[in-house]
Order: sequence, then C-alpha cells, then structure tokens
Amino acid sequence: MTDLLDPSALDRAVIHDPHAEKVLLGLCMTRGRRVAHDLTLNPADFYTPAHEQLYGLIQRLAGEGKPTDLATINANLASVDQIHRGLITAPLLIECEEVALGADGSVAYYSRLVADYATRRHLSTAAVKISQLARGEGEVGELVEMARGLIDGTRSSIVSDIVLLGDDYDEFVAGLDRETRTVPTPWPGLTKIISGWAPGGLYVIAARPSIGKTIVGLQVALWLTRHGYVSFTSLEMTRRELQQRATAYIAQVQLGALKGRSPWNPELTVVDRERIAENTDTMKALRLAVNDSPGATVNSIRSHARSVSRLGKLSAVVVDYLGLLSATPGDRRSRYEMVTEWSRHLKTLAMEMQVPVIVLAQLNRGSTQRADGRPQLSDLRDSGSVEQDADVVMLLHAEDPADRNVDMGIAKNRQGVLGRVEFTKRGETAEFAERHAMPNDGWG
Ligand SMILES: Nc1ncnc2c1ncn2[C@@H]1O[C@H](COP(=O)(O)OP(=O)(O)OP(=O)(O)O)[C@@H](O)[C@H]1O
Repeated sequence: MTDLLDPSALDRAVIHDPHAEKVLLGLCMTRGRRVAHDLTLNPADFYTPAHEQLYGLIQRLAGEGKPTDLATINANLASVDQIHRGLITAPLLIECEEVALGADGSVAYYSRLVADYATRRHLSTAAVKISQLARGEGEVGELVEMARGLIDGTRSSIVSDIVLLGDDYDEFVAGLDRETRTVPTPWPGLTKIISGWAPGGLYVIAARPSIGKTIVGLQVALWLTRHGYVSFTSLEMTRRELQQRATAYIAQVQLGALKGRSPWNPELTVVDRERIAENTDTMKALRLAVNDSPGATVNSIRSHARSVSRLGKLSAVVVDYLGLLSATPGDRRSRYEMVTEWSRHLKTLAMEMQVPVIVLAQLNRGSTQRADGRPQLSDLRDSGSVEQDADVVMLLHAEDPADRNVDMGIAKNRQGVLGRVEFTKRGETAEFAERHAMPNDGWG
C-alpha cells in the first residue's frame, strides 16, 4: 500500500467554532466541577491547541475531585507540561469566563457543537485517507471495508451517546406484550426450541461432509426471504447450482432432472415442466442475493451484506461454509487464529446489522471415533472459537450420508433449552422435513 498523505496537510481551519469552545470551557469554570465531570469530550475534540490544553487540565482537576474555577486552574498551571503551559494565558481564562456568562445555550448545546465540529474534522481527514486508499494497492473489497472503517471511526465521543442500561426501561416494560423481531425457522419444533432466529444472533449449523448442511442452509435462506433480503455467501456451490436446488425445493421437481440433459440424469416430465412454469415468477422474485465469488473473505461477506441491505430490509446473512473462507492476502497467522477472528467478526456483523447470521461449518473427525458416532461441540475445534461466539449451535448427525434419517442436536442454546429434532432428508428435492422435536432432550 502506498504511503497515505499526511492528513495534517489539510486546511481544516474552517471546520471549528472557537467561540463554542471558549463558552464550554467557561461553563466548566463557572458552573462547578460537576459540569466538567459529566462531559465526555476528549481534549483532542477541541480544535485550538490552547483550548485543548485547558480542557485537559480542567478534566484532570475534575477527576481528582478538585474545583475547576479560575483560582484552582491558576494554582495548578505548573502541572501542565512546560511546552504547553504557556498556551493557557490569563487573558484566555478571563475571556472564557466572560463569554460563558453571556452564553444563552446549555452545556449540552455547546458540547454538541464542539463534538460535531470534531466529527467533521475527522470526516475531512478520513476523506483524504480514503482518496489515497482508492489510488493505492489492494483488493477492492478490502479497500471498501477499510474506507468504511475510517468513516465509522469518525464519531466523536459525546455525553449524549452514553446510554445507561435503564435509560429506556419504560419502553422495555411497555414492549413486553409486543411481538418479538425473531423470525421462525422452516420447522415449528426447532423454532420452539431456539425461539426462532433473533436479530444479532450467531447461529452455527455443523455436520460431517455430505450430511446435508447446504440443503439446510439454503432451505433456511429461502424461508427467510419472506422477511426481507438474504445475503447468501456460497463457497462451495455456484449460483447456477443453487438455482437448481432452490427450484427442486420450491417447484418440487427432482434435482437430478434440473442438471441438464444427459444419459444419466432423469428427464424432465411434463408435470415437472408445468411446475417450473408455475413457479418461475416466484423464483425470479426471490430476495436471495448470492455471493459466489471465489476467495470470499469475512470482509467481503460484510460488504455484500451491507450492499444487499441497500436494496431493502435485510433479514439474514448465511455463510456456506466457515472453513472455506479465504485469508486476507499476506495474513501469516495460523488457520485456527484466523477462523477465531472470523467468527468474532461474524458475531459483530450480526449485532451491527441487527440480523441473524447463520454459519454452516464442517465438523472434524472426532465423532467418527465415538461408539454412537454422534457429533459433540468439541468437534468444532478446527473452527476456532466459533463454539464460544455462537448463540446457538446445531449439530447434524446421520449414520451414513445416504441415510434419510438425520438428527439435529441443539448442543448450545444461549437463551434457552437444549434439545433434539428428528428430520427426514429429501435430497432429491433439497429439503429437510421435521418429524419430531424434543426440547430438553440430552444430546450425547
Ligand atoms: N439428486 C439427489 N438426489 C438425492 N439425494 C441427493 C441428491 N443430491 C444430493 N443429495 C443428498 O444431499 C446430500 C448432500 O447435501 P449437501 O450438499 O447439503 O451436504 P453438505 O453437508 O453441504 O455436504 P458437503 O460436505 O459437500 O458440504 C448427499 O449426501 C445426498 O444424500
């Protein structure tokens, strides 16, 4: 990456309000220590160096439980380092007091003004850096993510951004009878056990190879399109293959007949063609956005989800599957460390976007060494810390990939009970049908 322009080269002179800075400092001096104590601006949020130093001193005094008035400031000037001490002059202190006496706005008003100007300056600096990023080297998706990170980091820390746990408690109590924003899974029994997909939740569906995790992932994604757009990252199948599976499920046509004409594929029947025709409009209108670009990374998943959310309400993010994600070029960490970071990022993505993130994962061979062959949470060991980050972990188990009876163990459920669900796998129409759900049933 080429060197970034020195942001200090920017002319930021117009993006500040020296009067507001002085008034706020004066209010801290004249209205008692509490005012300074409650402010959460950073000294660097003040544009003028003298104001920055004075605010830093006032904050220090308030933190030590001392008054923040003119006399105490004067008595403590020696505690400011020698280089900056000279900036806090007697005329400045007097001017701050005077403008504060004549001010007609509240402390909140002036602190908001100072914070807003600080944010504008950060934004201006970020714009220069982004412009340099755009001209530099790097994969374009990564660059977009870095640019987003720079924009996200521009907010100044101000008092009104601090929210206490009980701040909206009345709203919480009033909302107890309102319907939740969780949405059902395609299977009523499972929905009951895990209480549906919750916004901000990270859900892991894991299995040994060929048990059917993609079938489950796609069925879930198709179901969730009823509630909005779904961002579906597929590292194993192309969009065309997903089209075949989705058609098999929605139009109830044999998957084999949708793979094109060949001597070994079954032929499409007249009924099949009718069903496809009947469901063409539904297929075309599906709000399923497929990201099947090779080498997808966690950053590209985030980018995709954000772009999809601009089309309309995002209802979920689905990733098939965690182990196939690519590392950022040049990342030399162990696979374990990388996957650990990815699962953290996916949980953060769920919380940021306020949607469920459903991640498919492959289990290691641990289960094959057990007498009953049943997978356990520990079989996710190769998947970094996904077991800790996940809100719910669902483990699929069948004695053999060809077996139509597949069990799902809810092996972790942060907000509820564990349990077990029995499914019939209908591979030919790419679907799982729920037979029986058993909350509180042990797994293992
Ligand atoms: N045309 C078909 N007819 C019947 N069953 C099929 C058909 N295609 C796939 N299946 C079933 O689906 C299973 C594979 O499903 P899926 O691709 O979802 O598995 P997976 O767990 O994602 O596998 P992988 O380890 O390859 O990621 C196979 O074991 C098979 O039982």
